[in-house]
Amino acid sequence: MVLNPVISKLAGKLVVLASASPRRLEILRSAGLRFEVVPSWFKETLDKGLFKAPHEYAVETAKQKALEVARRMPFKHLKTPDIVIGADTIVSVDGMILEKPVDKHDAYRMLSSLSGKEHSVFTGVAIVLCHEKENEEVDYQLVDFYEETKVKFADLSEDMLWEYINSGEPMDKAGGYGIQALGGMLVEYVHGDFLNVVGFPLNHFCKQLDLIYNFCTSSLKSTSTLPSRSDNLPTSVPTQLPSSSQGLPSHNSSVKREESESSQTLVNSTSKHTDNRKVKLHDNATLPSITRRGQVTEPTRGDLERICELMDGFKASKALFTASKLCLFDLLHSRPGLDAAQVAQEIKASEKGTECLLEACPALLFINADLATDFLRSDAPFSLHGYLQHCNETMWPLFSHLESAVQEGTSQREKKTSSSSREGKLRFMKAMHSIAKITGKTIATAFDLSTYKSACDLGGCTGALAYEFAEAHPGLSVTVFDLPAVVELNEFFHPQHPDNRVSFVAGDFLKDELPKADLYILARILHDLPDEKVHILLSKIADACTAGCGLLLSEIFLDEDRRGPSRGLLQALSMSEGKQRSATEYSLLLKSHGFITAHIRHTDNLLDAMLCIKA
Ligand SMILES: C[S@@+](CC[C@H](N)C(=O)[O-])C[C@H]1O[C@@H](n2cnc3c(N)ncnc32)[C@H](O)[C@@H]1O
Repeated sequence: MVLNPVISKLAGKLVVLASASPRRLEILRSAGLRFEVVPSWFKETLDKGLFKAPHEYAVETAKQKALEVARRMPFKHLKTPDIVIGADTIVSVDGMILEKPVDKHDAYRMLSSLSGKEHSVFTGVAIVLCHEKENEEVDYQLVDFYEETKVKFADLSEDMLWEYINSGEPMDKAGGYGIQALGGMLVEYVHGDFLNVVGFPLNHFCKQLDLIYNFCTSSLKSTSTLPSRSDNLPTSVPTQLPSSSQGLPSHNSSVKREESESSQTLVNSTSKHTDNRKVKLHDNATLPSITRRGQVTEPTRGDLERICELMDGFKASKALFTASKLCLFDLLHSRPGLDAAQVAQEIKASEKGTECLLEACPALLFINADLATDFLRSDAPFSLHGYLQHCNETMWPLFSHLESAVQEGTSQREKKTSSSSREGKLRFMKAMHSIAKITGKTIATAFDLSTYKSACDLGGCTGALAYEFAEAHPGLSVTVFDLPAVVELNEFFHPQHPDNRVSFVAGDFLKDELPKADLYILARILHDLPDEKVHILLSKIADACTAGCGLLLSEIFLDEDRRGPSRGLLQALSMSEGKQRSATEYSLLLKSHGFITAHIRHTDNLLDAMLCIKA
């Protein structure tokens, strides 16, 4: 196997990873693979009892994840990937099923069952190759395989077990350990591919790519009718490519799911991180390369489609904003079946313009789909209407100055129309509210917060996040602290049955005394502030905290190599004073104010989160 030629075969192809696991991302990116991340919506509910061996279960889950994305993308993303990669990691021990620990005692039960014993880690991998046919049908070919690694835990003393449990690391991980972090200290030996235990068997994957692209593409299993979700039982697994996986032993032990896919733990970052960061930030070699290294070749249809999609992206955005502003989604939802002329009459627009909008706006292709119903209607529980209006009224003019902002390095915000009016404030609040409603529950439930009794959401805006925290944590009272002009408008956003554990206090978090709390929340605040204000705010929080107090940060965490996610990178273009950071950068920043990072959670729900503890 020669690695680079295999990876380079994928250059110019739309490769998609159907997983949000940051570790898988890291492993594949380090190998030089360029890909998009589209987390699978496949619900991992396969009946484990139906599988003869644990690896079959992992492979089937990986396959369903990859197929779900391959099936969804042409419709929801309006593009057909060339390759979709799915993966699923499971652990099998002594026929026991270990789930995610529900509390410290459960973690103790699991870890003590692993103590002094060998267990197997299996990763099932599925590679779906998609070929668009002339009649626009898609032909799918599937390759799957698995890798097994044996891991032996040392005999764990009670002290060691409890110290590890008290570090908090086991709590969000099935089986209760992460080999790439503190959990590595529990491991006596690893037989096999270490990266497989981390989450992705890179070596085996490259061998399979080599097989696919250099030897036996024609012998791949091919089907233009994708298996449906109900086809996911082992009996329906299609014949696989002859692969090296067939020589691997299978075990009849029970399985447990590795549920910590989207979480990682960073413990007490050391100066090593600081050094890495300096190198990273100043070393041009780490910047993404956009220069072609090989020979110029004919562009493929896929290449041109992707470039056109980018060129036309602004038209699609504006069409979506316009449709949203004209409340088209509300109308089409409440009165389905109207023709263009009737729609035009209802929205008081020209017939020709309405017809064009209905035909052209790619988003409108979804008018009958759940997507429009769930997110685009103005009265939907998770409506993005407020955010779309903010994009239209504020972000759109702001981005029209991008060229001069890049040339001059000046703030674009100075050039946008003022949003200091009441109307502008309400619009901004609606935008914040809509995102907070969508992401709030994920953030509120990202960590075990049962030890905290009072929280203060600094810059908590409409209180949308605070209500999610109150709902998720029955013992928690939450104070929303925001500027007076914002607090006085919060009545527009009260839920139907407001929880009286949520209260609002007006003030300036850079100047005024902060409300007392044992947990402070900073959601979407730091990225927008210049460094000096970040330090003022963090110093004030640190002063208000006693040892053990928590600081929960929620932001988009950039990938450590700053190559994604694109939402974070694009948002940075509109930020005049602040900056986007990776999880490690946030962690180091908070550490400089005495906060030790206990948990980091990368979510696939718009914002990520980090829980830090005051030392
Ligand atoms: C980007 S919004 C984030 C809102 C909310 N945390 C969320 O994630 O939905 C920033 C919030 O910080 C508030 N804010 C900005 N500067 C502030 C200050 N000096 N004191 C208090 N709040 C402030 C703004 O009014 C706004 O509500």
